[in-house]
Amino acid sequence: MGDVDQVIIQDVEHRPNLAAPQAESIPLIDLTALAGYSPSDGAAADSAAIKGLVAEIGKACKEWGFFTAANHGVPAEKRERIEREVREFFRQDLAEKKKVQRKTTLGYYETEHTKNARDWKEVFDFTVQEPTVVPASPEDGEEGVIECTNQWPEYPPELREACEDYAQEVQKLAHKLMGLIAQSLGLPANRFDEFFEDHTSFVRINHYPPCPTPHLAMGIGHHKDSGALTILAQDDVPGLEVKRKSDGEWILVKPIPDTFIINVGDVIKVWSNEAYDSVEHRAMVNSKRDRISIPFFFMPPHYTMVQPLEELTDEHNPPKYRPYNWGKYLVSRKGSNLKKFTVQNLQIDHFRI
Ligand SMILES: O=C(O)CCC(=O)C(=O)O
Ligand SMILES: [Fe+2]
Repeated sequence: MGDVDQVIIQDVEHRPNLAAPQAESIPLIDLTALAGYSPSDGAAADSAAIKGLVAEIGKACKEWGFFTAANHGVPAEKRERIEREVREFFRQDLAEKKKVQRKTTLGYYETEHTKNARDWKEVFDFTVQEPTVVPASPEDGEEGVIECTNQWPEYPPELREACEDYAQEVQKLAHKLMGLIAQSLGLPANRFDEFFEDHTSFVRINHYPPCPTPHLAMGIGHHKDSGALTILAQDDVPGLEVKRKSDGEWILVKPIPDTFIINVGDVIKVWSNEAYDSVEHRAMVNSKRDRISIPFFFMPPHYTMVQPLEELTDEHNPPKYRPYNWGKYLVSRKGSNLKKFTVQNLQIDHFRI
């Protein structure tokens, strides 16, 4: 990445506080009880251990929109393997990496913008369900769809298998977490299953190289995740910060080995009619060590109309959002991340009633 380009410099109010204190962090939740759990198995969902978890997760989603998950059931060796393989991939020359450069949505990319400042990072995206069908155009009324397929590099040769294996494991965890979240909202555990028979989920590998001016730049600028749920693996280098809901302070999420950071995205915010919030977060960089983070974005199929669930709204709590088409929204957001725009990209606030 090299030179410090003007486009990476964040506005003063968005620059990191590299000396932020680390007094409190997001809740840590032990998922051991999830081992035999399935949202479609009513008996398992009713056990005392699951009910305890449901209460913890509901509280974390309400108060933080984020939590750290330990004993989550994803085998450590699968996670170590994907981390090892992607490091090998990013170590290569730019020309090699560009052989799998993102054309429509998937592959390698090094100039992503979040909120119009360029992020100090390079990424590799792959989709989980192949092919993933999305609208060809973000415009309403244009009906065509396209099929997105992955672009795998030749080197390292095991990258593809490592990525695919990892995604399958994390996807199982995502289904279980959606079951717990449904229960925590007073819904049947399998309430969200119908939304994920098909899906547009993808995995992003973020690589943040050392940055000579970490006080001016961001690895990824402040943003909210637009999907339903994000399951993020981070390595041992700190960087992720979450905006604390109680006072708006940026809180560093300390890396804890073999845990995932889970956060609610905009889709759950809308489905729950704002019982749960999707919370702003960002990632700092540093001048010494590179950092890898791997978010799995769990997202419904493109034809889903996202709207507050009927069971969670009534005359006292009317829907706070107009329905929106998930695929159109996704395509519009992805398109605008690729370049610098003079206006902000599409946000769910656009659909707020
Ligand atoms: O690198 C991180 O810890 C956060 C990444 C992130 O928020 C994202 O890719 O959406
Ligand atoms: Fe994010």
